[in-house]
Amino acid sequence: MDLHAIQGQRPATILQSMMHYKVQRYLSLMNLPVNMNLLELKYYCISQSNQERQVATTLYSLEDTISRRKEEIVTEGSGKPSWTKKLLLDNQLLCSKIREEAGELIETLLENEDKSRTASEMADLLYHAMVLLSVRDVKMEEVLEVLRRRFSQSGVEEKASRKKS
Ligand SMILES: N=c1c2ncn([C@@H]3O[C@H](COP(=O)(O)OP(=O)(O)OP(=O)(O)O)[C@@H](O)[C@H]3O)c2ncn1[C@@H]1O[C@H](COP(=O)(O)O)[C@@H](O)[C@H]1O
Repeated sequence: MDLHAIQGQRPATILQSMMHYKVQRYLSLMNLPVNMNLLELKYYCISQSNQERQVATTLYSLEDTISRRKEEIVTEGSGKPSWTKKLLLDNQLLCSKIREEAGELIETLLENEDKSRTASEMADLLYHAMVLLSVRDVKMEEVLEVLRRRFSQSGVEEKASRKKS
């Protein structure tokens, strides 16, 4: 902010300049267009938080379904057929499916397959990996927490710091 420019200005004008400066800084930090007006910014924030809520709801509902299947194994035995139960009961099968799904995801890149195939293979891998989390009693929130902690550090910096210690 140019301090010379505000010298001799009325407090209200200075406050307005400061607000404008803060909004511009926020927009540039968020990589948003600097000419975005406040109404557009408001709708952007609302749609972002809806999207975040949808991501969390999807992951947590799937986690919930998997843990219900785990409980069903105890309460109902084999009960009604379920792929999740099969995986929960057989570590070999689970590990081989995770490897297979990771391989299929990689193939979509190497073979330059349709984007929808990449999304579908990633969904398969994510689901199977989440069953492994359940077997290990690791909550999705613990994984997300690890990712959030890494936000402040680049992967290259993190690797370099590991080599020093
Ligand atoms: N998200 C999934 C999910 N993704 C994949 N799969 C199953 O994983 C299995 C293996 O997937 P593949 O694509 O490898 O199937 P495949 O038959 O080996 O096919 P190929 O690739 O070999 O041709 C299939 O039976 C899929 O249906 C899933 N099974 C279950 N879920 C979720 O878990 C919930 C509970 O499912 P059940 O435990 O089966 O009731 C479901 O409602 C879903 O929300």
